[in-house]
Parts: sequence; C-alpha cells; structure tokens
Amino acid sequence: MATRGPVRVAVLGCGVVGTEVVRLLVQQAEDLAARVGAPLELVGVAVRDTSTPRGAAVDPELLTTDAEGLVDRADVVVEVMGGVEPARALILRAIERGAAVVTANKELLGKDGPTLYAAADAAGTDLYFEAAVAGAIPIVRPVRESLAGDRITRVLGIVNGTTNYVLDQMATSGQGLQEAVRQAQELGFAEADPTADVEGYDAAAKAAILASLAFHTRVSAADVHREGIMNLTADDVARAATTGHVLKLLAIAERSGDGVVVRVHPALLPQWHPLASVRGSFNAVFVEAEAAGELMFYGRGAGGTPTASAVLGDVVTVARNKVIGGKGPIESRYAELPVRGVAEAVTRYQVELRVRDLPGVLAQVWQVVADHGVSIETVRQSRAEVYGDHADLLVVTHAATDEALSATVADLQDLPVVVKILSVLRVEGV
Ligand SMILES: NC(=O)c1ccc[n+]([C@@H]2O[C@H](COP(=O)([O-])OP(=O)(O)OC[C@H]3O[C@@H](n4cnc5c(N)ncnc54)[C@H](O)[C@@H]3O)[C@@H](O)[C@H]2O)c1
Ligand SMILES: N[C@@H](CCO)C(=O)O
Ligand code: NA
Repeated sequence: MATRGPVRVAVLGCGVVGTEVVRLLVQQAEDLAARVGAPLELVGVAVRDTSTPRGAAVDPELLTTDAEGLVDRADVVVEVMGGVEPARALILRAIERGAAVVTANKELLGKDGPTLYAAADAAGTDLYFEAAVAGAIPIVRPVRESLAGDRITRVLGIVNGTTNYVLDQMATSGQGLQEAVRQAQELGFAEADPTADVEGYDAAAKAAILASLAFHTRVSAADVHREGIMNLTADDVARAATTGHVLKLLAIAERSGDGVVVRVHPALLPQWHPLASVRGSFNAVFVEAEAAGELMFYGRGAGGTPTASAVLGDVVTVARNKVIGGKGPIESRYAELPVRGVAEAVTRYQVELRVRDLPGVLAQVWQVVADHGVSIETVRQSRAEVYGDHADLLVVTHAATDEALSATVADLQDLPVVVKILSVLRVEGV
C-alpha cells in the first residue's frame, strides 16, 4: 500500500486518448496506488477550451488552459495533446524541472526524439513512450528492455491501423482505394484528413522509433524511406491473392551490411506469414533476434482506451520510480550504425509487364534482368485479355538490392517489346 505522499500527475490534452487516461486514472485509483506504492493525484488536465464537454469521468474543476503552470505542479506529466509544438516545449519544461514524462506522441519523437532523450538523460528523469508505437501493444518495452541482451536483426511491423483496415477492406470486398478510405472515415478508422496515415508518415515515425531502440542508433523519421498506399489499385490487391500473397503497408527496420535500412512501403507478404493474418485495424510487430528467434506482438494499435492502457502502464512505472528512487533506461545509441538509403535494402520484386507476344520476348526480358545480376525466381505468362497480340508476364525475382531491382525495372521499361509495366511491388517476409 501507499508508503509516501501522492505522486502528482498532470495530463496535457483531453481528446480521444487523454479522456480515457483521465477516466482510468480516476476509476482505478486504488489499484494504481497499490501498484505504485503511493496514490496518483491528478492535479490537472490542460485543454484549449475549458467549456468543451469532456464526459462524466473528467472533473471540470481540473481543467485548465495554463499548460505551463500545470506542468510546474506535477511529478509526472502525461503528454497526449499531439503535434510538435507546444508539446515539445512543455515536455522539455517538465524534464528540466525533474518531472517524469509519458508521451504517446510519435510525430514528435520521430522528428526530434534525441533532443528529448538527451534532456531526460541530463536531468536524470524518465521519458516513457509505449503508446507512441502500436498503441496498446507492448513493443517499446520489449525491444528496449526484454531484448536488451539479444541482437535484433530485423523488425517488420504493421504499425498503422488505418492503412491495414483499408487494404484489408479492398482485399475482402474488392473495393477501390478511394472507396475503402471513405468507408474507413465513416467508421472512424481514418481521420477526415488521412494524409499522415495513407502517405506513410505515421508508420515512418513509428519505424524510426523502433529502429532506434532495436539497433541502438539514432534514426529519425527523415531517415526512413517512405511510400504510402495511394498508388495501389484494386487489381494489385486482387493479384496478390492469386499468387498466394496479401498486400500490407509494412514498416521494416533491418541490419544491412554494417548499417541499417529503415523503410515504409506497401509489400506483398506470403499468406503463411504470421503478419498476413493481421486483419482490419489491428497492428502487429514481428521481431527477429539472433538468440530469441522470431517473436510477434499483436493487438490494438489505436483507440482511446487501448492507447490509454499503454500510457497508464508507463505512468505506473515512472511513478513507482519516483517512489523508490529508481530510473528507467536512458537512450541507447552507442552502436551508431550508419543509416543507409533504400537502394541498399535487399528485397525481392514482383513485376507485372505487358509485352508483345512474339518469339524471343521472354529471352529479352530474361537478359535485361540478368544484366543487372538479378535472378528470376518465377515467371507466369498469361494472355492479355484486352490486347489480342499481347501477353502479361508476372516476374518474381530472387533477392537483390533495391538499387539493382529498380534499375532492372527502368531498363525493362525501355525494351521495345515491353508495352507497359503494369505494377511493381516488393515481396517481403521470405
Ligand atoms: N488516438 C489514437 O488511437 C492514438 C494512438 C496512439 C497514439 N496517439 C497519440 O496520442 C496523442 C493524442 O491523440 P488523440 O487521438 O487523443 O488526439 P485528439 O486530437 O483527440 O486529442 C488531442 C487533444 O489535445 C488538445 N490540445 C492540442 N493542443 C493543445 C494545447 N496547446 N493545449 C491544450 N490542449 C491541447 C486538443 O484540443 C485535443 O482535445 C497524439 O500524439 C497521437 O499521435 C493516439
Ligand atoms: N492513426 C494511427 C493511430 C495512431 O497511431 C493508425 O491508424 O494506426
Ligand atoms: Na505500444
């Protein structure tokens, strides 16, 4: 039970996540006190407008528009307002005062995490951010702490629920992309402005955070190669099924030579891969480590209550550290591996080409591929239904660098017998 005076908690932002954090802090106060070793006293909730209704769980007396003043009264600051400023300034203010910080803000951490980590390190205080990657799923702590004795080689994640919902919807209903995005918006799985999700910015920020933790190296969102889902068609999704794949937006962070490559893009995954079964708006992160082997973490990556679970877990930990005088891990970046561009990623391509159906065409295609040192794994030829004397070739390569594969596609495009490149997708997970 409680062994000392209360730990004062301030919540910055009272939206989807903040409301649930406040509700759980209040409703579970007794259990949380027992787990922390002291009561958690909610000293205030910073909002933009105190007159906005917040629901029964939020005591209007606790609302304030003076976020700075609130920060100055807290031992633990929970930042769930999102965005870069004023979140960054408020977090730095809290840290400089020696308060512990819990944040769900992947955008800020992906852009400028190192400034915050360094400040927390200098102040000797905790900065926790489990909710920033894959919401409720415990993944930050497993990578940062549970796997600290292992050597992670690769992290492969479905870390954006909006795009996973959209792609899943396209696969199951045959909907086009725009229609699936509209439906996701109607059902609350996508925001009114879905840019951050569908263009891969959200996943890139999460990939940067995961890569930094996994490889003990500073990686920012700007280092992440990013392609969103907006160019995908219903045909791409349908074709994936005919070749035993599913199409997913993947965040991939992996060792490559003496460096690391971090990328976010749509990719084909074999249907047997554990990540292929991640449906709807769910998230999952697949980790490959030398000693542990393959691990998968699965659950809800978004939503007020699931995300609040991750926030509260961090609050209990940092508050307990305050009570017993301990401190969690600081930023680990000793490895300082070079972060390489996507050109160095080793991957496989599936290319669909429409060619003229003439003798020797396959040999020409084969030659262009071989000239780049790339090896073909399979070729499937079918008659192109719309053009009488044309055929469609579906070529899957063996693994090669992205640079060699993209140069191959560029040269195929220039072959006179190639009418059109219909699609180019990477194949991952094998
Ligand atoms: N919603 C999710 O499922 C989810 C999941 C994981 C992480 N997150 C992260 O959690 C954070 C919050 O997300 P959310 O979905 O609750 O957003 P939200 O927009 O619902 O809530 C943010 C709230 O903060 C308030 N706010 C913004 N600036 C403020 C300021 N200067 N002073 C006072 N209040 C301010 C807004 O008015 C809003 O009510 C973001 O960083 C987001 O990326 C959200
Ligand atoms: N917009 C994100 C949720 C918050 O990380 C998603 O679709 O997964
Ligand atoms: Na998480």
